[in-house]
Order: sequence, then structure tokens, then C-alpha cells
Amino acid sequence: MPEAGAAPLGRLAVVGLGLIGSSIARGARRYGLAETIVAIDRDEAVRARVRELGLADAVTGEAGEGVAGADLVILCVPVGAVGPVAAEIAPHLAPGAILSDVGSVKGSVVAAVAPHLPEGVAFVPGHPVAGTEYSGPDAGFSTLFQNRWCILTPPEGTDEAPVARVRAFWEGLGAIVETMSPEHHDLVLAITSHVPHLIAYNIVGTAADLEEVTQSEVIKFSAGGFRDFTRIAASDPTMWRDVFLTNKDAVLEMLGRFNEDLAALARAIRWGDGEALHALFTRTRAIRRGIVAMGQETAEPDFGRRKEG
Ligand SMILES: NC(=O)C1=CN([C@@H]2O[C@H](COP(=O)(O)OP(=O)(O)OC[C@H]3O[C@@H](n4cnc5c(N)ncnc54)[C@H](O)[C@@H]3O)[C@@H](O)[C@H]2O)C=CC1
Ligand SMILES: O=C(O)C(=O)Cc1ccc(O)cc1
Repeated sequence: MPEAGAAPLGRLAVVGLGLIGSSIARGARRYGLAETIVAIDRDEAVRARVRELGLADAVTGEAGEGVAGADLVILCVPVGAVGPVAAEIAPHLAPGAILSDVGSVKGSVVAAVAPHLPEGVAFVPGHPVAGTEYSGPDAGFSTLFQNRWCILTPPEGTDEAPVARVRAFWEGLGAIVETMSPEHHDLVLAITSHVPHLIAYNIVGTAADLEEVTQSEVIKFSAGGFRDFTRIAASDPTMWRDVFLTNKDAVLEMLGRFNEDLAALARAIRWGDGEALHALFTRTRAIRRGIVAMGQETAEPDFGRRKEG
């Protein structure tokens, strides 16, 4: 149960009611974080579903109209769409409003928003490090962020008050908040999230292209490891295309290191260097046990299977 924190916001506007936006809307309502919730999505079918599920007090496709009078606006669209949406809503943001986002990449988002930010509006970029391979308004759930990290990357010179407000909002959703620079965020997430997704997309693609092994055999004999990769490789294509295109430098840097280490592993296998293999596997087991000990891993993931309105 999230802690009771700051006074609720007056008006919260969420742009993009997919997995993350709808989870925010659900959580904001459940934990009483805003008096009024406005849902903005450009997709008619999403808006209809948001109305059916009763996730917001108002639902619109007109972003400018939707953000008018909002105290906090959170952009929950693919990172490639953040700049165009910021340009569209900027003239309608009230002075004193806070603009935030949830994008998986931060440097490009800061650069894309900066030219459009009106005087008197603070931008506090955020990234909840919590999600699933599912998309859309039905995939969200109010407890998604509980006990998960949310990283804020306020650009240098950002006032403390809006940062504290956004921090309190995420704490209200149950998240644990940390701040860092956008550049550092992008390096860390490149190795902990972006490259792992690339590996999953790649290994599932390689398996699918094998000539001597049939597709049905790949499905039938999927051992645990490969099954886990297929879950990650089912993640949203648009979102992940944007992540790789916008965090290009950090991903290529980490991929370079990954390839070198993979080559060393291949060499150890070729030359029968069991000691090298055993030493690495022992180190990596300790890392997993450290993650479990920190309580950052649930015993039985049920991502996306929680049904709620
Ligand atoms: N999926 C995940 O596990 C996580 C995603 N994120 C970030 O959250 C953001 C959203 O991701 P999801 O919720 O998974 O995506 P999603 O695909 O479930 O939802 C995105 C929504 O944005 C709407 N949208 C797209 N362009 C728009 C525009 N120009 N104006 C208005 N609405 C627009 C779409 O219609 C859709 O309803 C991304 O930036 C992603 O990097 C962050 C943490 C985890
Ligand atoms: O489903 C998974 O395993 C994830 O890794 C979810 C996820 C995807 C993107 C993010 O920026 C943060 C979390």
C-alpha cells in the first residue's frame, strides 16, 4: 500500500492511455492522487475503451484542450512521439503546470521537449522501471509501480518544488524514486533494459529463421530460458523501435562490450576452458541472488494477467 503523501493534485492529464498511462490513471484514482483525471489519446478505439473502463473523468483526442488547466501533465507515448506531442500541447499549458513523461530513454526526450517548453512550466522527466510485454489500456493495473524504481532526470537548473511534486506523485503510486542525469540514466538502462530486449528480439528471430528446426519444434521444446526471451520479444514494436533509435549511442557502446565478452565466452567453450565458464557463472549467480535479496524480484511474475477495470 503506497504511503499517504502530499495533498492530491487538482487536475492530472495523462497523454497516451496504454499500459503505462492507464496504470497511472488507475493508480491515481485508487490512491486518491488527483481530484480530476483527464485522458488524452489520439486513437479513437483507445478512447472508447478508456470510457468503457471508466479510467478518467474526461476523455479527449484533442491534446491541447485536454491539458488546459492541468497541474500535472504526464506524456505516456512512445519516446519518438514525445517531441511532437510537446509541441502540440505547449501553447495550452497553464503557467505553474508541471510537464513530465515516462519514456524509457531520457536524453532524447529532454532534447525534444526543451525547445517547446513555455515560460513558467517545469519539465521533470521520469521513467518508471516497471512494465510488461503487453500494451494498451486493458493491460494496465494500479499496482504496477509498487515497490518499483521510478527514475527522475530533471535537467540542471530545474526548481526543486516541481521535482518534489513529481516525486510525491510516484511515491503515491508506490514507487521508490531516485534522481540522476539523463545521460547516466541512458547508459545504465542501455545495459539493464535496452540491450537485454535487443538480445531477446535477436535470439527469437534467429530461432524462427532456422532451416533444420521447425517453428513448431521451437515452440514445443522451448526450455525455460528461451521462453523468457519470447516473453520479452513480444514487447511493443513501436515503443522498442523508438528506444533503439533514440538511445543509439549508449546501446551501441554497451553492445560493443557485450560482443567482446561473448567472443571471450565462445573462446572458452572452443578451448574447453571450464574454469573461465565456471568463474563467470558463479559471479552472475551472486548478482541474481543480490537482486532477489533486494526484493526487486517477485516469486511468481503475473505481469499483465491482473484483471481490473
Ligand atoms: N511498456 C513498458 O513496459 C514500459 C514503457 N515505458 C514507456 O512508456 C511509454 C508508453 O509505453 P506503453 O504504455 O507501453 O505504450 P502503449 O503502446 O501501451 O501506449 C501508448 C499509447 O500512446 C498513444 N499515442 C501514441 N502517440 C500518440 C500521440 N501522438 N498523441 C496521443 N496519444 C498517442 C497510443 O494510442 C497508445 O494508446 C513509452 O515511452 C515507453 O518507453 C516505460 C516503462 C515501461
Ligand atoms: O517486461 C519487462 O521485462 C520489462 O523490462 C518492462 C519494462 C520495459 C521498458 C522499460 O523502460 C521498463 C520496464
